[in-house]
Amino acid sequence: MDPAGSSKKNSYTYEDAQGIAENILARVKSHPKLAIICGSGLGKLADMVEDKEVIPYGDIPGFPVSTVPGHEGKLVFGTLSGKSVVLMQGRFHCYEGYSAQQTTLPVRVFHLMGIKTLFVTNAAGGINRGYNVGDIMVIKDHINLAGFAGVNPLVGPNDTRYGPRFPPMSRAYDLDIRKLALSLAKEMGFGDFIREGVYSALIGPNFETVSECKYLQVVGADATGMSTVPEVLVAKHCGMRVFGLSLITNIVIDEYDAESTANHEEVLQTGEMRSKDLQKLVAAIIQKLDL
Ligand SMILES: O=P(O)(O)O[C@@H]1C[C@H](O)[C@@H](CO)O1
Ligand SMILES: Nc1nc2[nH]cnc2c(=O)[nH]1
Repeated sequence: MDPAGSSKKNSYTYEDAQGIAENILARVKSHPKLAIICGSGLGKLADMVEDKEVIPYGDIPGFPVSTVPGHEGKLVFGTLSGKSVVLMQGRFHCYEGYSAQQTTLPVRVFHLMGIKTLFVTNAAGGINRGYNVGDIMVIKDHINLAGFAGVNPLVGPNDTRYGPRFPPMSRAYDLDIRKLALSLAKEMGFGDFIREGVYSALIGPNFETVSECKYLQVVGADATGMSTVPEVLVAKHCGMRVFGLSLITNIVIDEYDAESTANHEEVLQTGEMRSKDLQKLVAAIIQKLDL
């Protein structure tokens, strides 16, 4: 099935994104400065939002739709820790058949809606041998493995109204928010399961082979997933402040003869298991943020 109901789209004009941003803003009372993208099974982050205004993706002309279990496909506007926010309950992935530009269209739309800070969350496999299922990893950096294979949303003509042709990507994940998150997590008693590490992204939809997991260990990844990096590239390109959390939903299989296998059900179950802690941590961080 063609996910978006039209052919795969590899580029959007500034005006396309502006039209979508205006359409969305015209339907809601709040005009937030912070957006949160919810990863697989992490849509419950929206439970803590008050005074909700909800727009299903299917009601937004030109917006992609979600096709993956655990991604509801709604924009949720409202108040969280006293601040105006918008959550994406469901993101888009290249493995669904979307181009990198389609998966990141919401980030440009957010920018044009006035969003200055982006929180990205994801479900990820633990690559670091010291990690456990249920750990929450503050993302300190990423490895864009899909980018090594040419999949990058910034490929194509550059519109300087968004940002420069060659954006820097060191310091992609805001240091102050990372420090804040780590110290709040410790204060909240999350010290045993809070981590800080490097997220790597492949395209998926298959989980990694054993040799791929060993490779990711060698190149310095602590966790691996199928999303987030394209969103962060686009957010940094247009000058947003970015913070990211990975929930370690499973530990990758790095033994050739292991009998267990990775599966999406375990990913969703771990999301459910840790959802309250994630909600509390995100709410505490937002409460302390200057937006
Ligand atoms: O959207 P995220 O990155 O949280 O989802 C991960 C990657 C796949 O979509 C899925 C695999 O279980 O979880
Ligand atoms: N690529 C990848 N994505 C995931 N998302 C959740 N778990 C995993 C995993 O083990 N590998």
